[in-house]
Order: sequence, then structure tokens, then C-alpha cells
Amino acid sequence: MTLALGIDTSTQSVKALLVDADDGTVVAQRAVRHPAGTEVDPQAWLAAVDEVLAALPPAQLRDVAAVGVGGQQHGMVALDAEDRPVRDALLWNDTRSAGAAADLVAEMGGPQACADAIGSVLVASFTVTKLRWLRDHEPERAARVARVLLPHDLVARHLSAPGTDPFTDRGDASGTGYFATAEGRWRPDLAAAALGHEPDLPRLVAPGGVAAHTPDGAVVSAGTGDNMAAALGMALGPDDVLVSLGTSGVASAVSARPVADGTGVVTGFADAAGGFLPMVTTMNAAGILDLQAQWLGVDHDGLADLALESTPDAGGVVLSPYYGGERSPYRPTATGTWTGLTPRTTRADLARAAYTALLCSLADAVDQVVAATGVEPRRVLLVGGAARSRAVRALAPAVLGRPVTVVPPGEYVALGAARQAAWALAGSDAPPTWAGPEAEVLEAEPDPQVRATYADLRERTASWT
Ligand SMILES: Nc1ncnc2c1ncn2[C@@H]1O[C@H](COP(=O)(O)OP(=O)(O)O)[C@@H](O)[C@H]1O
Ligand SMILES: O=C(CO)[C@@H](O)[C@H](O)COP(=O)(O)O
Repeated sequence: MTLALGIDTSTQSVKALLVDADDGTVVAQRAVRHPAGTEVDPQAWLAAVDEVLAALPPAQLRDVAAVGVGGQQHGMVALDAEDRPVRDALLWNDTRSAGAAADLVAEMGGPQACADAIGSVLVASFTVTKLRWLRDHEPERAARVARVLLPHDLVARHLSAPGTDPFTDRGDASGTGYFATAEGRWRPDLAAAALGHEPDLPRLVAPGGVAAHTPDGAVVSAGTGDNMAAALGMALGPDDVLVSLGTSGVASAVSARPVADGTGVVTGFADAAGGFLPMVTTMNAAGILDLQAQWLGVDHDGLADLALESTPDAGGVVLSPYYGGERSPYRPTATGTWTGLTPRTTRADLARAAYTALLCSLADAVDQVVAATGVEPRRVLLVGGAARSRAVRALAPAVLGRPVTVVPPGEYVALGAARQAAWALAGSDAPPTWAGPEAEVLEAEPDPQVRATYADLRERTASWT
């Protein structure tokens, strides 16, 4: 059997799938956790990759003919002339560069000019804002930066033969802030303007191209951002919206045309197949439920049970879940807010309010993506760690106000990375056609009141940060 290895080096963990390159059947999978936090020693990702590979069946690893890597977007991996990190990587959810983002947008001529140049309005997540933060706050380190990579670039090069020059793809490049997304070319001038000098940038590999080979001779594909890889893994069609509930919450859709939303609500990324991936990203997603479970002293199943005991209005309790600052809506210094707590509030109400907040924030994101593409979705698909939750699945259709398509829990970023690898191996014009996961459509009466209550709190807290 010819196998493709798909790796997802995501915010919380690295996941690896061994997949039959002909039909996409998963034959083995493993995961290893990453250190927590919004700045991480990139060496920890490489160690986790080595660990996850060592855990895969060696006999099957020997049959791997192609490797692909999907990774958390935007993270700044700044390397010196000896290829050593000048500091820990700053991740997409690190908001210290919010001021730098505002400065760069102003320097580029304002939000619409910024979106016209790179496809998106810069927020603190984008790599380029982290380069500016570095210049302004750690100038000695900034001066030593010779090259800037993204997390997936680093991992893909780690898996390639020694001496391979770094590479990336247009999907992940479109989240840097120094890439003209509509034209598909680097803007080294924008990287230089942020950092103070021009760093080396990885070579761009075309969708489906062969980027490198492993020491054993397997093909290495370009890799891509995790959201682009998820779109490939789900074989997203033009009338689908993908909702991912991982560390971030994401609503995305593939589009043949680039988007340049000057309001900054929708980021106009490229996808991994030659098109575009308009997307809305929240910073607080699965973590809302992790925190709630911790506070209530239960596990995820227990939290789901509790939430389903409460009422749709959660006994009047409403949560604005922007605990770690937020990006959609853009409130980098926000904190969480609870309202409606009374002597009658139960643990079940608190649990329910957490799910409602998560789903309402994603419902906003879905509406915004639909408005940007102008395509009413045929399917809204749910993936990511928190999509495993019984309560998320039960409550999503009413809150999102649309039928929701669920697939078996799985690692769809890693699957997409494996599909890209199989594509590069085949040398075909398009990715291989694999039978998609079995899908189930969940329906419920829409509950606009839940969203209205959430929207009211969202607006009331707008001026608090
Ligand atoms: N049954 C569940 N209910 C709610 N959250 C869950 C469940 N299973 C996993 N998660 C959460 O999903 C998150 C991991 O999702 P994942 O998509 O792998 O994240 P990332 O790709 O950002 O690393 C963790 O926060 C984890 O606690
Ligand atoms: O910043 C974004 C997208 O713009 C995030 O979606 C990251 O790509 C991290 O993804 P997960 O680890 O949550 O999957």
C-alpha cells in the first residue's frame, strides 16, 4: 500500500495520520501535546513531531511515499543567520502586537488600502505585526533576524533532507501580512518596513507541487495553514461553510475570487488548491469549554450533561466569552463578562451559557463569511476538537440557525495535509478524489432569541476595552 503521512502541527498538539494515498483510508494515527501559551520554543514542536512519528507503526512508516504538513497559521518563527530562533515563537493568539497592527495599517494607508494590498486588514495575529513588535521592543533580537518562517514551514523543513531550503505555500503565506494574496507573490518590502531590514522568506511552492524529499526519498508537499488543510481534508465545495472549533473558532469557505474586506471582519486568505479562503476567526473557542469544565470540576462529558439539563436561555445567564482578548469582534484587550447571575442560577445554567456563547460567536462568524461570499451555504460542516462534544452537536443547529453537517470525530487538518501530499506524489492537476467522511445532518428549529441576547451583551461590552 502506498501511504501518505499528514501532520497537523496545531496550537495545542501535533497529530499525525497515515493514510492510504489511493483512497484516503486512515490506517494509523497518533497525537502528542505541545506546551501551552502564546509564545513557544519552536524546538518543542520539532520534538513533538519526532515523538509522534516514533509512536507510529515502523513497518507502515517505511511505506510512506509522501508527506504533507498543515500548521497553525501566522506564528512568527524568527531565525538568525545560524538558523537558531532569536526568541520563542509568538503565536496567532498572542495579542501584544495589537498596537503594531494599528501602526502598520495606518502606514499602509488605512484599512481598505491594507486589505487591497494583502487581502486582509492586519490584526495582532498576523506575522508582520509580530515583526514590528520585535523591532520596537526587542531591537537587538530584531537586528539578528535573518529569516522568518511559519510553524508549518519549520516542521516541513525538519522532515526534509538536510540542506533543504525552506519553503511554504500561498495559503499559509497569505496570513503573514507580507504577501499579496490576490497576486500570489511576496511583499518583502512590507516585511522590511515592519522589521527594519529585509529577512529571507521561504520559497513559494505551487499547489500540488513537490517541495522537497525526505532523507528516505519520500515526496514532501508544500504544506499549508491548518485552516487551508482542513478545507482540503473536508474536500470543501463552493457552497459549503466549514466551522472549526479548535483553540480558535473559524468559519471559512472556498472561493474562486479573492476577498479584500476593508472592515477587517473577513480575512481574505488563499487556499491550498489555487483559490481563496475567506475566513472569520475567533480567538476564544474550545478554551471556553475547557475553562468552564475546570471551574465546574467536571470533564467534557460532564459539562455536556450539565448544559443539556438547563434551558435554552440558560436561566437568563449570558456570557461574553472574550477571555483572552478577541479578534472577531476585534477587541484585543477584552476580558470575559458574565451577566444574569441570580440566587437561582445553577451549575447547569453556567455550563449552558458557555456552549451558547461559543456557538453564538461562531454563528456571527458564519453569517459574516456568507455575507462576504454572497453564497448561501448548502452545508455548514462542523470539525475541530470541541465538535466532539455531545452538547455542541445538540445545540449547534438551533443557535447557528441552519442544519449542521457533522462528520465522525477526526483529524481533518492532518487528513488535508495527507491529501496534499498524495496530490504532489501523483503529479496530477487536482487533488486525488477520496471518499469523504460519512456525514450526518442535524436539524433544529432556529433560536433567534438566544443570538439576540448574546448580541445585546456583545454590544453593551463593546466600549469596555
Ligand atoms: N468532547 C469535547 N468537548 C469539548 N471540547 C473538547 C472535547 N474534546 C476535545 N476538546 C477540546 O478541543 C481542543 C483541541 O481541539 P483541536 O482542534 O485539536 O485544537 P488545535 O487544533 O487548536 O490544537 C482542546 O481545547 C480540547 O479540550
Ligand atoms: O489564526 C488563525 C486563523 O487566522 C487560527 O485559526 C490558527 O490557524 C490556529 O488554529 P487552531 O490551532 O485553532 O486550529
